[in-house]
Amino acid sequence: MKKILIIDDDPSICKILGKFLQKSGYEVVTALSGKQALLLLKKQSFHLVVCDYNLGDINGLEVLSKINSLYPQTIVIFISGYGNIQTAVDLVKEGAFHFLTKPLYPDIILKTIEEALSQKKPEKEKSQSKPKQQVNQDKYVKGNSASAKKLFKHVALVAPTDYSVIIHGETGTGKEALARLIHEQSKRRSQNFVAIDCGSLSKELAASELFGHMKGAFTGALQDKKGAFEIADGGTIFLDEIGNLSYEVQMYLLRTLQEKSVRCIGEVKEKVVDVRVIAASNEDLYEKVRQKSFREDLYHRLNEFKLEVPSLCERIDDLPLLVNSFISQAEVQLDKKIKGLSVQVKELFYHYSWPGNIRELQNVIKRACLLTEDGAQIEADSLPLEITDFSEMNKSQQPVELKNVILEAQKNEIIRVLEKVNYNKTKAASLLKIDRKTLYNKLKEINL
Ligand SMILES: Nc1ncnc2c1ncn2[C@@H]1O[C@H](COP(=O)(O)OP(=O)(O)OP(=O)(O)O)[C@@H](O)[C@H]1O
Repeated sequence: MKKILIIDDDPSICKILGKFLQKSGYEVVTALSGKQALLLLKKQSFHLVVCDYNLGDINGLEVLSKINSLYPQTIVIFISGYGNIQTAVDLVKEGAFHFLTKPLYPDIILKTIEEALSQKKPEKEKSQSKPKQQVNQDKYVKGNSASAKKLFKHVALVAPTDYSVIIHGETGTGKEALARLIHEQSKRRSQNFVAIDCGSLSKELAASELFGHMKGAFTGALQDKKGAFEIADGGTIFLDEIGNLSYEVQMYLLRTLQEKSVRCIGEVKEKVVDVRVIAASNEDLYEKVRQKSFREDLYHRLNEFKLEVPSLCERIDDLPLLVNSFISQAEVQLDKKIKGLSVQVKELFYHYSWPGNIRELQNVIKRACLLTEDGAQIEADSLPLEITDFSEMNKSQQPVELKNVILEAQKNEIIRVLEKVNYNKTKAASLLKIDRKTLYNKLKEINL
């Protein structure tokens, strides 16, 4: 019989849910506090734990990390009266199976438990741990093009230092992937790499995400939250689309970088942090400084070194390496063999403009591999229309040699006049204001 531990500081939930699960065929133990649960967990193991996130004494994340270290195979489902998406995301990242909001519906909780017990425990997301970084580096393509070589020469120089770096490049050129590579090549590699997408954070959320908050600091701050700077302590923080931060948050950020300490929202004390910052933008940050939407002092603080990531078209010589790498990845994911690109597809790839850069190439290959039969070659009919249409459009707009344009115009006019004068060459030459000999030469030149 599978053993379930229910942890909730509400006795009625423990009682009702416990009875229901017992009737459904499970052995149930209940705990009314986090501390009581930890004592129970020290003595016995459970197949599954249903845990209220807001326990009176310790918070759900602490319980989860304890379970993860004591019994990595135990599945944890969280329940909470507050449907906070960020909390749910954080818990799932830490390895929780699911996050259910109260009120609890018996059929839903039973279905979730059955589903959870029928599969293996989801692995804790390793985005900040070493194994994923190594996998990432395995798949990373440096390239041999002149622009890639120049970029990686600079990366090799700056990575081992503690310099702040600004990475500038079009969307999808691999700015975040490059920031991870810099972290992996630095002495901070065994510590956390924390990536924050400043472009998707609201003004209110940004400060709390970056610097953390204390319980009750503002409406909705239901528990203490560590900020990205604290999580990245000793490691690297990657601030993507930094140009989107509000002026006020830019000011906090500058202070954090200058003082090398962080103050949570609602906290009086500062905490010393040692974090390297890598910021990225696909806009020209200095232009934003000129337009007064980005603080000049912060810009100079971040700009200890700047890397320009080339667009895919600027490093088109790396296309075969990137394509091979993405095909290999798709082969593993789809469990099939792909025999590379047909000649036509290669042509199309070299002529396309790749506005979405490496990300677009990666997606195009993924899609094409899915559409291609096992053992076959990728053909043009498995490419998206924007690539095949782009080539058609370009063909019709191919520049024509100027002398041919002139010849074509002369040919048309000579034919028109000859038809008008019933192919009398003397009359035609006179109307065209050329002598007969010139007309004969022209007729020869235009194959008439
Ligand atoms: N050199 C590379 N080798 C292999 N894959 C790469 C490389 N560069 C980027 N990628 C892949 O391309 C995709 C886009 O990369 P990434 O997210 O780093 O781009 P970005 O410039 O940060 O994008 P955005 O501007 O939209 O934030 C990712 O899936 C990444 O793994």
